[in-house]
Amino acid sequence: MPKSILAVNAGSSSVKITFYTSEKPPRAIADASISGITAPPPTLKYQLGDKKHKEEVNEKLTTPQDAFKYLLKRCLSDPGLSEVASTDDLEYVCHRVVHGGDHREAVEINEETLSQLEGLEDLAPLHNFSALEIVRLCRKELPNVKSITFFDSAFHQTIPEAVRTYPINQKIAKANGLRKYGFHGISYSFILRSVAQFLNKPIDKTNLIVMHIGSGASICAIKNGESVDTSMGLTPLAGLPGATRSGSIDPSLVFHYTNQAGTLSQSSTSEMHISTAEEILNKQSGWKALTGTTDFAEIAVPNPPSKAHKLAFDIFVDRIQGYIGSYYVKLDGQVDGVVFAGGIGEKSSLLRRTLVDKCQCLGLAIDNAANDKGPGDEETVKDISKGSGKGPRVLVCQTNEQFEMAYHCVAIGARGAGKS
Ligand SMILES: Nc1ncnc2c1ncn2[C@@H]1O[C@H](COP(=O)(O)OP(=O)(O)O)[C@@H](O)[C@H]1O
Ligand SMILES: CC(=O)OP(=O)(O)O
Ligand SMILES: [Mg+2]
Repeated sequence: MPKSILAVNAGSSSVKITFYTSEKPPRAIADASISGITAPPPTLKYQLGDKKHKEEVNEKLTTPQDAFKYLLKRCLSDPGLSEVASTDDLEYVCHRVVHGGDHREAVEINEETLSQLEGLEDLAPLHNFSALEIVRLCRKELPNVKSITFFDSAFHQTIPEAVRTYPINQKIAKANGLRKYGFHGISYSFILRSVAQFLNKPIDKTNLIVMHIGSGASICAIKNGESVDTSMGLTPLAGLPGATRSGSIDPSLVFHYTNQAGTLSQSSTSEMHISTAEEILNKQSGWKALTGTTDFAEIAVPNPPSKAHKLAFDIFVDRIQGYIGSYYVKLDGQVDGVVFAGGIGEKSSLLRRTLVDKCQCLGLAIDNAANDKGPGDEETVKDISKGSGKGPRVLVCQTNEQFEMAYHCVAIGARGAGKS
């Protein structure tokens, strides 16, 4: 029997793993996730075939590494998962790594590539450290399984120089790799292919404004199938606010917030250095700071429980509206679709309706019944637009970063691993 592929997606609040066959396209065999790592108790979701299961986890899982170990043990001990009875049945583990520096393609992990990626850890300590911890764990515990890393930043390598360059001393910028990288690119790549197929357009003629909005949120302008701008920057902090992130603020603000901005924060370890400024803006801001919850489902409700919840919702709408306007102009008004994706984009009909109402001047219009219903389980892309069909289509896409990695992994496997 051909061996299977395991895809691992360590996000800011969750770890999702999916086992796939190595067919073209790959077929999901089992899917498991732990969410609520930042807001315990953690919740396990497990799906094998049609059987779905959800439970609270009693063990303490405070890091993505703990969550990954728990998930792997849990899946491999399930007698129902006959295709993957042990790690010997796996050929590849695909890892989502948020920051890939200048990498344009996926990379097979060996001593040399791992140490090169470790050199990037300081650029995105909050994201890359956990992902690389899982890579290191897999190398130790699954030595015969090849690890391939896929980068969120790779999709955005097409962003033009004037968009990716910060107006600072260019010698220092080049020496320290200080530029806009952009993230959520594995997701944007899945969404672009799925939406182009849905619209029956060649990818290289497809123009979209795509929102990937979950615990971390970003938006991307895609012109002729390539990213031309995105809201995140050097790190995933820039742009839209998120569950615990401020998004873009005046950079001077943090020095007025605390006089400890440059010191190492308490969550730093000997291997991972996080400044107090990064800690405040990445982990102690966003919805959590405004309302006390990191769950946008408690904020995006018709009658918000407090003024602070309403304010958090209005801030998010305002920032997204600003980007939609800006990207519409950057795309010369030639926009095939405005796409909602990510946990919030896929599930919050209220956010979608509010935003589309605010963007009416661009010709966006929504069908309320289709919007309220949202996409069905098996529906990757759903059209929720209404009207003459003159303005851009309004679409919801159920993104799937694990599938995207497995899809490319099958192609890499076919042409020989390591030649990516
Ligand atoms: N019905 C809902 N309405 C609004 N937001 C929701 C709803 N369900 C889930 N969410 C939001 O989606 C987030 C998870 O999105 P996801 O993209 O999976 O996150 P991650 O950044 O961890 O990958 C949750 O934290 C929650 O805020
Ligand atoms: C890049 C990023 O913010 O990822 P996530 O939304 O999964 O935390
Ligand atoms: Mg995510």
